[in-house]
Amino acid sequence: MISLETLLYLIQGERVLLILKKRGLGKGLFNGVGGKVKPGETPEQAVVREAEEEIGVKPIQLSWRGLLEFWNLENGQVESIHYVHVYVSEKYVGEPRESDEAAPLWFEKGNIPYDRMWEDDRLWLPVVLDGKRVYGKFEFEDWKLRKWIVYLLQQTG
Ligand SMILES: Nc1ncnc2c1[nH]c(=O)n2[C@H]1C[C@H](O)[C@@H](COP(=O)(O)OP(=O)(O)OP(=O)(O)O)O1
Repeated sequence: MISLETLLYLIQGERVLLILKKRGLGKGLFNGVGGKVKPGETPEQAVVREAEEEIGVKPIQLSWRGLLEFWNLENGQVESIHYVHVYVSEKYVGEPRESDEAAPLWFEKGNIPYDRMWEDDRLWLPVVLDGKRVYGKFEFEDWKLRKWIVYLLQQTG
């Protein structure tokens, strides 16, 4: 399975909004808002829809912060590949609220709960929260991170 997905981090000053995922892939972990891009959607449209579904807010200004590849292997075979566009937003409409998918919680940028997140997050999220753009490729074998590369992308404007 190859899927196109999104991740969004809402920012308020020195705080970032994470969700505690209540179901599906990554259940029990903190993450950004996001999910799969549906047929006919752009990644931007998908991430706005996911924010409305998961926490009831509508981002009104998105800043693209990078592309991540997650390769999941089981017993040496590639089971799934996820291409994930990453965004941050400092402007949105609505107040974050809990849904059946996610419980939102604000964290100080210097106090992100990396021990309760995907193993790769500590390798690239600090860069994104520092205002930069990244490309990363992460290979998981039986859900453990085995190999990775992370590049800083050049700022073009
Ligand atoms: N390592 C890894 N593999 C796969 N996916 C991820 C990671 N790290 C991550 O942060 N993610 C992200 C990418 C996506 O935002 C989500 C997965 O989305 P998912 O819950 O499968 O998508 P939805 O569209 O919300 O799910 P369903 O509606 O199909 O239940 O994890």
